[in-house]
Amino acid sequence: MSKLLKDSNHMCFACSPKNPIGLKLVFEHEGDICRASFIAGPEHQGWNGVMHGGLLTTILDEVMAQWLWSRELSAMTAEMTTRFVNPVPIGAKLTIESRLVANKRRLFLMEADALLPDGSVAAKATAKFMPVKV
Ligand SMILES: CCCCCCCCCCCCCC(=O)SCCNC(=O)CCNC(=O)[C@H](O)C(C)(C)COP(=O)(O)OP(=O)(O)OC[C@H]1O[C@@H](n2cnc3c(N)ncnc32)[C@H](O)[C@@H]1OP(=O)(O)O
Repeated sequence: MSKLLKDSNHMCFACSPKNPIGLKLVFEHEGDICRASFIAGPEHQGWNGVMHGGLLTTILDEVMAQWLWSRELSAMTAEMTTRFVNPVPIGAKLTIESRLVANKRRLFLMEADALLPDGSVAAKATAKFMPVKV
């Protein structure tokens, strides 16, 4: 087992339950999907009443990374694009889902969607992840 896996002081901003200012995301896996949910509070806004896009990108990134991590694939984000489709209101429950699109040589091509409570798309991301030794 890797040192990182055993590290109980892991302080990932997005997923560690120990990070006092972290997002404390929790993940579930269903078939080929990794899923998390998040409700932005007033401290997470950019424009008044709207979740900050950088934070939304962080969550999309994390849910893609966790898809790989849950399969014991340690990989870092090498490139990522986010399309912000609709604003995310503060207090709305977001569902974020990721999946693998392709594995080309050393690159894992991933995609993720952030969905609003009515099922409409708030944001879509694509990313390339590259394996790293941990
Ligand atoms: C206890 C609980 C623990 C929980 C843990 C939770 C874990 C999850 C946490 C999740 C946290 C959230 C996630 C985060 O926040 S991850 C943090 C953000 N990401 C990083 O910090 C990554 C920084 N970058 C690097 O470290 C390196 O550049 C990497 C590792 C990515 C590659 O450096 P490496 O030295 O390995 O490779 P290379 O540069 O020799 O290139 C090799 C080949 O690849 C090609 N290439 C490179 N880039 C790209 C690209 N973008 N598109 C297409 N191709 C690309 C390149 O041309 C070359 O091709 P060729 O010339 O061979 O043909």
